[in-house]
Amino acid sequence: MLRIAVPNKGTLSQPASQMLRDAGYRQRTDPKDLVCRDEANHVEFFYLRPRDIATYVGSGDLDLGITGRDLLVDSGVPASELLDLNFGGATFRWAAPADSAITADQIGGRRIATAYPGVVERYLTERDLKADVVRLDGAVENAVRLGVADVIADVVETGATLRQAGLVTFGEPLLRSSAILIGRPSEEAVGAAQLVRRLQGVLVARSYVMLAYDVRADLLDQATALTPGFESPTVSPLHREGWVAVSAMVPRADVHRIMDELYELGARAILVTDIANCRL
Ligand SMILES: Nc1ncnc2c1ncn2[C@@H]1O[C@H](COP(=O)(O)OP(=O)(O)OP(=O)(O)O)[C@@H](O)[C@H]1O
Ligand SMILES: O=P(O)(O)OC[C@H]1O[C@H](OP(=O)(O)OP(=O)(O)O)[C@H](O)[C@@H]1O
Ligand SMILES: [Mg+2]
Repeated sequence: MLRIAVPNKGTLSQPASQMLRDAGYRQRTDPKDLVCRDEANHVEFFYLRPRDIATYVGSGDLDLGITGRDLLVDSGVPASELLDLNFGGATFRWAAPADSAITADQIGGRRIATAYPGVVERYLTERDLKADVVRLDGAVENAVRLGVADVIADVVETGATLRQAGLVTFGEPLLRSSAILIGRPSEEAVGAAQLVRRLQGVLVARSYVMLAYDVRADLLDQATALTPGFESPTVSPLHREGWVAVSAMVPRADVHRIMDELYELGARAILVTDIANCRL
């Protein structure tokens, strides 16, 4: 049985389980359950704190896990990123009081509060800087106000928490994070390839739609330039002389612009359909 770690609580928990459900796996129905066996797929899911997931995968006690890239980097364990799952996006950034005027090249020698000391130490080591890293568990935004640090380094999603604490970001993000699937480097667990393929299918189904339309055959080249598809668009003859039907996958984010442009060109009966799942 493949043993997979899934976040039990926090920002990543619900979307991680939803993605696994969309990929055809059984997930717990009671949020208090800590294990869920999916006999049909020969997989067992363990619900753990996202911060601990890298530890279990790094030690080889679990085969695969879903966690945040920032948490993997912070842990420093020998596990590697197998797939970006495209949710739980956030940046990891420096922040200081709005009136402090500190810049990223003045970080050396400061007191830095963070719940991610591994990420901060990596940044400092890469630049040969020394600083006093104050490790906190959370609510790091309070650290400057309470006098234990000069700056903080923390997860920023909307920026609302920083604003409320009177802090502003400075410098480039230390890293850009999102939820990722992790595994042991150079050691493919049995069944891991199928899980990766299934998750890739979900990712594609979420970011593409099927677009179908009718167009005059003499406009086909211009129309298919707008909808080149993944491999190549499907073109079928229509009963009506001189017209063809086209279907192609298009990026969900572009579909309204592409429909407008197709309509302008003379295409009609333009239909959009969601893709439930796929293997490409
Ligand atoms: N708005 C957000 N707040 C916190 N973490 C976020 C956010 N958006 C994405 N993440 C990611 O979620 C992971 C943190 O997970 P964690 O379970 O600690 O979440 P949490 O919401 O901070 O939970 P808790 O506060 O209960 O510990 C990190 O990988 C982080 O980058
Ligand atoms: O940019 P935002 O959208 O405001 O989100 C980022 C904030 O959310 C998280 O805190 P959380 O609520 O998890 O509390 P914690 O600090 O106790 O973990 C994170 O640590 C930041 O403080
Ligand atoms: Mg948190």
